[in-house]
Amino acid sequence: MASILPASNRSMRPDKNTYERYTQTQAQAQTRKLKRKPRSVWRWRHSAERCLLSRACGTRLLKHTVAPRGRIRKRSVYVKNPYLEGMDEDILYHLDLGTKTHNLPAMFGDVKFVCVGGSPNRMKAFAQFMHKELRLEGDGEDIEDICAGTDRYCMFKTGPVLSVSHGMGIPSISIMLHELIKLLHHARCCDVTIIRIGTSGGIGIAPGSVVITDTAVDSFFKPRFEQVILDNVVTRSTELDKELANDLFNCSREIPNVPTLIGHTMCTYDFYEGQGRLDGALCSFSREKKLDYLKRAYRAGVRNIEMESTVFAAMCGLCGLRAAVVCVTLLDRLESDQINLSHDVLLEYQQRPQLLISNFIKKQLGLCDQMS
Ligand SMILES: O=P(O)(O)O[C@H]1O[C@H](CO)[C@@H](O)[C@H]1O
Ligand SMILES: O=c1cc[nH]c(=O)[nH]1
Repeated sequence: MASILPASNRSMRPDKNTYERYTQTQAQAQTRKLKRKPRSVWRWRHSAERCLLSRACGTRLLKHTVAPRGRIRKRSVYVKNPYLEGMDEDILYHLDLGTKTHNLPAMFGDVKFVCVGGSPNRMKAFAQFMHKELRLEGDGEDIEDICAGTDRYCMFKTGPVLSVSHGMGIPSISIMLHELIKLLHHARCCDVTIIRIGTSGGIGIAPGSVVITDTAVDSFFKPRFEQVILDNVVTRSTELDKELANDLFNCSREIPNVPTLIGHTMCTYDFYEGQGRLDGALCSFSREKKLDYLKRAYRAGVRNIEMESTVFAAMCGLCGLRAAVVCVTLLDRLESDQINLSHDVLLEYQQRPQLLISNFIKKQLGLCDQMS
């Protein structure tokens, strides 16, 4: 995997102030560009974190692509909505944030990694874990939920890493992504990598395996996301970043005792009948039909099933975010439908994608050698 550090820097001791200067100038420039002074400014308590991170990191945070003639080309977060430009204010209602009430560039301008997952507790635990892994100031136990004003989603920030919950299913993650992507856009973030860290049902693989998605497919095993817009069905591509998936897979080789593979992930609209389960309140098919369906899915390359990956891939792809889906499997659906893992095992399984992603982020930040 390519390091984000320039080759000449990799073996050197990090420059203490480079990242600090970089982020401060970036935040100042972004703040100046804000048209109006925000009414209330979120208490930005991350300057100390930035300091510590910069000490450990000492360089630019991300892997820029080099444009012809040696210019550095940054990858912006795009919104594809001509109406947004003309809006005086944008209220991100479900996140309890807004362009007039919050200084979004100052709060989020340095975000480089966004990790999302269904459960608020998991995303809080991930933020606390990243806090420790990045060796930021304090123990991270008192980390604040930036979206505490709403109980729809939660959001935590640790250095350049944002951890956000999205609830269950396509409609829930879709609403969160609309507002998150606008947030990254208003904050003028660039070169952002977004990763869904979730749980799933495996097909033909051992429970506890981690699946890195190469392609998200729908219930017909097709790489597409169909969205009803007005009264039309609009089909969008569910391509994910192949290079990122491979980088993550290479990173996983360094983590012992966690079987990890790359495969297709099937995204459904339901946990029970929609995933061929026989144990829902309704079941309209036989055991044989269920197994036939899951085996056909396996032959089509599907290795796990969850409920958000297609819309996640479609929206992130359209908006210029490098995106990946990394889910642990809780059971083998060819064997059973019920999830009967003990609390401890469930917790340990859920930590597997987190461990992989934290290693990946540390590598991207050039922190691994200095910290391990
Ligand atoms: O583990 P998370 O991220 O919640 O995702 C999976 O778990 C939920 C079902 O239990 C669905 O949302 C599915 O996609
Ligand atoms: O079987 C499973 C397990 C977790 N999440 C799902 O969507 N399905």
